[in-house]
Amino acid sequence: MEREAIISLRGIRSQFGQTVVHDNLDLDVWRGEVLGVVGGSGTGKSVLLRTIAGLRRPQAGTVHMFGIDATAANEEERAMLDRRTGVMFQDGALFSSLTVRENVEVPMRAVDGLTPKLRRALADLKISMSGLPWSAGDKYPSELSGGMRKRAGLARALALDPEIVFLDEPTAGLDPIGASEFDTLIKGLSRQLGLTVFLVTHDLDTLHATCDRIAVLAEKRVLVTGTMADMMKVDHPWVHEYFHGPRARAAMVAKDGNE
Ligand SMILES: Nc1ncnc2c1ncn2[C@@H]1O[C@H](COP(=O)(O)OP(=O)(O)OP(=O)(O)O)[C@@H](O)[C@H]1O
Repeated sequence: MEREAIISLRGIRSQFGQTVVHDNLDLDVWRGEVLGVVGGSGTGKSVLLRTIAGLRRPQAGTVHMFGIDATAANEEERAMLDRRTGVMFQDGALFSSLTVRENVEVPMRAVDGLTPKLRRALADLKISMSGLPWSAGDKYPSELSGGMRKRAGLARALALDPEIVFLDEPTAGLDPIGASEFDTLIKGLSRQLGLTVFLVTHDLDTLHATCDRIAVLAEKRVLVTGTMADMMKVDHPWVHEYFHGPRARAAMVAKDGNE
């Protein structure tokens, strides 16, 4: 079957003052895949996520999403791209003065013709899909555990039935059981909804459990992409250490134990 590049980056340059974070970076993300982005601290994983999600403009290069040049999009096209994508930030980035349900309803307010009753019902559905109990809808973020806040952030990212979701370190700060449950949730949502998932992570267990493909950021670009098996054969020092180090071995043992 022909692969469709739902996201296509060419020649991306990201710069803050004199600091060049990305230089001539290319990447394709295939429709329906879970792509895990890894790299050393400060290699620009979050900046890349923000660039693709339209939250910052690259200094050079193009971002195509759904075949549209997002870097040249007019207001109408940008709104359409925003509707077809969802973003979940590390801490959930929820509004503290709103309940979980109200947070999930925020993106829906931009959609004409949704009555408050319908918004509420849709928000409850997303809350439930994200593995939260019904009762969580009436709670404020401060009343939730870190793991529940992440799920609430995911529910909000799913609010408009996106085709792509961006997840920034979804399992950071979760205990191993919570992290593993979140991995299962992401994989399940991707498979059931045909979602494309772009996730930034340091978590080797997440790479094993959820990702179809991995992209490694190093030397200001995407150094290599491929499956976990492909990564094991890469000779670059950082990539080798990351995928063969003691943590990698532990993650591999955990994965084999679960199969
Ligand atoms: N708004 C900003 N202003 C100035 N520099 C920034 C800004 N955002 C990011 N940077 C710089 O860009 C580089 C990449 O940051 P980014 O957060 O994308 O790294 P990362 O790979 O996600 O790191 P980590 O794994 O530690 O989260 C860093 O050197 C950071 O200081």
